[in-house]
Amino acid sequence: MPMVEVLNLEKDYGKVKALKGISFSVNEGEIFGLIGPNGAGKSTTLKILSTLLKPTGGTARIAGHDVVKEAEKVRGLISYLPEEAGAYKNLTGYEYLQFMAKLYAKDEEKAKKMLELGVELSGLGERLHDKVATYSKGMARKLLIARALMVKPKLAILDEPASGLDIVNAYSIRQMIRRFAREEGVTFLLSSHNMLEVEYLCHRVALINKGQIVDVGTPKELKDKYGAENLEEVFMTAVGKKISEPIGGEGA
Ligand SMILES: Nc1ncnc2c1ncn2[C@@H]1O[C@H](COP(=O)(O)OP(=O)(O)OP(=O)(O)O)[C@@H](O)[C@H]1O
Repeated sequence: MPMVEVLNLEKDYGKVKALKGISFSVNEGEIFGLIGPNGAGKSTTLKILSTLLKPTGGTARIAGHDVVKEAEKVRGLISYLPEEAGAYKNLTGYEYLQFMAKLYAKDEEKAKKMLELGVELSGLGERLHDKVATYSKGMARKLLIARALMVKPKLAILDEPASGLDIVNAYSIRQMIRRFAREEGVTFLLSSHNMLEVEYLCHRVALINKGQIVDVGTPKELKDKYGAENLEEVFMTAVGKKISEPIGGEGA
């Protein structure tokens, strides 16, 4: 059974058709990237899979559970990092992780272990004892990624995980994602518009444009298929061939 199964998923925001019937699946243990330009429908897809938004058509399942009909069950399996995530700014980073560990863990011992892992993953050292309000964008991002991973979800849904991070921090986040996929068996579904980064990180990718999946495959398969040197070239060729309108979301 796939970890994620999306079938003919549609989402209309009033007149805007953000998703026009997309289908893809993600296998257990896979790092899967949803890539596409601004407004393509990436965040909408991830929000539906995280049970925060209801689709207007089609279905989506996580480990066999319907994201609408079995939303509670799905929430117990996933961790979701939104694109624009605010932490509790008046807490210190440490207090924030502690609060979340207590919320998620079943007992004190597990909460302690979770917190230790969160502290390590954040890489924030002494700054963890400063208020979140004083953090840079990148530091806040690292704190939130640590929070998402310390609970060791079955599926981590990360919207633009490296957004706002410098190359050193983006690199360490990618290493962390790989390590969690390999050692903890966590499945990752992430979005990015940084195609080169995704190429380096993901086992398979889906190219999304204007609410439609243009192609799916391993970076190598796609590069071979389009005779391209990198995913950026793949994307431009795939989109140019299949869609004659300008690249981007509805109205872009
Ligand atoms: N709450 C909303 N109300 C109306 N339209 C929306 C809403 N949220 C998203 N949209 C529209 O849906 C389309 C897809 O948006 P979405 O945020 O899913 O794209 P994205 O691929 O995540 O883009 P980005 O890379 O810029 O974050 C866009 O045309 C956007 O304007």
